Formats: sequence, C-alpha cells, structure tokens
Amino acid sequence: MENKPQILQTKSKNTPNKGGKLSINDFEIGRPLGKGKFGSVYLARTKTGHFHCAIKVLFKSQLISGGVEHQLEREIEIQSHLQHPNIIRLYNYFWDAKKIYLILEYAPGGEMYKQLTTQKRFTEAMAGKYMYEIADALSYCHRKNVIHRDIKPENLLIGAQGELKIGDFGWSVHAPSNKRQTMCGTMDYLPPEMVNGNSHSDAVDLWAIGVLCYEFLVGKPPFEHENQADTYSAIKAGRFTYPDFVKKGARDLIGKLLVVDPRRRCSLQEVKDHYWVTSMLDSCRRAAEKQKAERAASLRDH
Ligand SMILES: Nc1ncnc2c1ncn2[C@@H]1O[C@H](COP(=O)(O)OP(=O)(O)OP(=O)(O)O)[C@@H](O)[C@H]1O
Repeated sequence: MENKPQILQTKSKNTPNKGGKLSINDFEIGRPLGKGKFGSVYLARTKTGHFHCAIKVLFKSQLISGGVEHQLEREIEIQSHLQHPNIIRLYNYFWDAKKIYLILEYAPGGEMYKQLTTQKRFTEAMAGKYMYEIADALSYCHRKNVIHRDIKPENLLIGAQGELKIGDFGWSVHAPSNKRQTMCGTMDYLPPEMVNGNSHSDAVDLWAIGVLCYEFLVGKPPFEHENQADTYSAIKAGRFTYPDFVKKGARDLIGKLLVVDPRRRCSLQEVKDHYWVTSMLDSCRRAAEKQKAERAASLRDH
C-alpha cells in the first residue's frame, strides 16, 4: 500500500490484536460522520503521518444481540481483500473488551443516498458515469467470486473526486459454487429469482444496478408500490414504466439489465461498453477538463 503509513497496512493475515501493535490510541478522533445500527463512524487521522480515515466503532454486545457477528466477520474478510478505486478500503481492524474498530478509507463526499435526496435525481451524465464506476467495481468483485447482493444508494458513498464508492459489504458472499439461496437485501432491489426463492448467482448484482440506474435518473426505484405484494408481482413480471424524460440510451441499458431471466441480463463488460454509458462518461470528462482549464485561466488572470 504505497503512500499509506505502516499503521494502515492490511496484512494478508490480519491479526493486529495478536501483535498488539494497533489501538485506538494511535488515532486522533474527529467529528462523527454518521450512525449505523450497531455503532458510530468518526473521521480520524493517524497520530503519526496524519493520514485521514474513517473509524467505525461497533459494540460487541449490540452485534451479539443482533445476531450479526458472523455477517460482520464475513464483511471484514471480504472487504479487507478488495482494492479498487470504487470500493471503500478496509485498511485494518482491531478490538478491545467491548468494541470492534474498523479503519476505513474516508469518503469526503458522504452518502450517495443524501445526494440523490437533495438533488431529487441525477443528470444523465452523472448517472452514466456512476454506472461505469459501479460496473467496474462489481466486475472486479465478481472476478474474485464476491457477489455484493445489496447494491442500493444507501450502501454507496462518494469519494474526493466525486467518484462512486461501494461502502458496505454486509450482505456479500464468496461464491465458490456460484449459487446461493438466502433471502436478503432490500425489497425494491430484490431480483425476481430471489423473490421466487430460487437459487441465484452474480447476476443479482446486474439486476440491482438496473434498479439503481433507474433510481439515479428518476429519483425513485422502478418497482416501488404502496404495498409489498404489488412490488413483488411487478418484480416477478419485470413490469415497470418510465417517465417521459428518461431518454432512449438510458432506457436501452436499463432494459438490458432488468431482464427476469438472470442468464439473459447483459454482462458488466457490456454495461461498461454500452453506448449511453461511454457517451455520458465522455461528457463528464469533457466537463471536468473545461472546469480545470477555466480554473487555470482564472488563476493566471489574478
Ligand atoms: N468510509 C466512510 N467515509 C465517510 N462517511 C462514512 C464512511 N462510512 C460510514 N460513513 C457515514 O457513517 C454512517 C453510518 O455508517 P454505518 O456503515 O455504520 O451504517 P449504515 O450502513 O449507514 O447503517 P446500518 O448500520 O443500518 O447498515 C453512514 O451512513 C455514512 O454517513
């Protein structure tokens, strides 16, 4: 891990408690960043090197009473082995008698969900760029046989350059057999095969990013209904409509992801190569270059 202080290095055998080297005393704790079900997250920096990170503090008693110790163990095991620009790094972890501390990459842009709520919906250019980033991150995960299974705006953060970061691996699994039958995830993002209780594969993440793309552009998910039964039947039939303002290119991509038969969904590589995604990515890049040039010009003029 270039540029990062020794203290944040993730060893392949990550057992900091045994070495007794890392503790909360190695960090200066800053403002709270947010609160989850099982603890809180704080901005922090290392005392040596002043490296910024986020510390998630989880209470063992709450994890045990919530019955999620194994889920956390799996989340740590999976996330500590993932290194991708669109996935929050888990640098290290340690614990004391009462608490578990996760040392995470800090995402200065905060929660994707909040951004979406504030802006109501994203521009086509932003949505297309985010689609490229999430497809790239998920194809990295799938190559490592990790299925995320819970992609939704609440589990995404925004990095320093405005890039999407997957921030939560609570429901992810290693998929050596490529088929699992657990029912998990949020209802609006559940694929038909999980609603039907069938086995599922990494194609569940393809369905989820189809739902995500729709929500980015429209401001609400495609299968949202007053009651659960209507949502389920719409998901099973793959039945949804678009508001008029959703353009052809985006409809084409969403239509290739929200396909009831998981084997017929387009691949993550096809998402990255899709004509709408590449043209939106281009327009984001051009806008960023223009902004950079304007900033440079205004500095020159002063
Ligand atoms: N790496 C990070 N960088 C910046 N902010 C973060 C980071 N991780 C978490 N946060 C903030 O802290 C909040 C709480 O995070 P946490 O992961 O504990 O809970 P959650 O996933 O939002 O909720 P739950 O516990 O219900 O799953 C997040 O909503 C986010 O605002």
